[in-house]
Amino acid sequence: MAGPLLQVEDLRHRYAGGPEVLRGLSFALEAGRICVVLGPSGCGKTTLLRLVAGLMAPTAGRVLVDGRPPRPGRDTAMIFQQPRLLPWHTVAQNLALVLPRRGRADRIAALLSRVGLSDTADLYPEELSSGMQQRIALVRSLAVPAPLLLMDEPFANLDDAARARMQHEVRRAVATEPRRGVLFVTHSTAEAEALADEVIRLGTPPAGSSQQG
Ligand SMILES: Nc1ncnc2c1ncn2[C@@H]1O[C@H](COP(=O)(O)OP(=O)(O)OP(=O)(O)O)[C@@H](O)[C@H]1O
Repeated sequence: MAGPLLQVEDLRHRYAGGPEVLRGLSFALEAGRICVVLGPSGCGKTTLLRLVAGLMAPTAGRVLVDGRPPRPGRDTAMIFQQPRLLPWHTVAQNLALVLPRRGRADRIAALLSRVGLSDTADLYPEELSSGMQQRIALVRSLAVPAPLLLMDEPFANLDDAARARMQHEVRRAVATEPRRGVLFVTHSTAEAEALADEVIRLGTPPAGSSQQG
């Protein structure tokens, strides 16, 4: 499909009883690109991801993924700072949840090999370190057949070597799929430099300003 993978048009959001968090944010993301969203705590980065995922409606403006409003759970895959694996499932079962039945065992083996965790398939999340769980959560999100990956500080708790490896996997996921893009939230300018094709800075605008982004 032609056109940008993601279009955000004059997006505004105000939580009930709170201040306006997003104040007229517009940008477009082409397929094959990684857009890093930078900004201080509380500026609305996670709010932006929720709106782009279609998990809540904006106060004003609109989001289009492949030219239409995002369908929650279908057009986007999300990964958070915490791994959010299902504790009552093994690692392999957690990955199986997002994979088609056909070829599933081979896909699981390949995904685990990619993050150096081939020997963890039959373990439960609580038997892994938090960094290992996060690597599993990353390959799970990359395996979801959604065009847009929404990543909310996913590598904040990893050591430098693991973070570099995971950043490589994100770049690979974008390079190997014909129509895929990433919106990646971080506080870290170093991470933005390592990953970003483009950067959006959110922040508190000067008093009286009505624009953002
Ligand atoms: N469900 C909610 N109800 C009311 N206010 C909310 C809700 N979620 C977030 N907020 C407020 O909206 C603002 C933006 O929150 P958001 O989580 O989007 O910021 P953030 O940039 O992701 O912050 P951080 O970097 O700390 O995760 C904050 O002031 C927060 O308190």
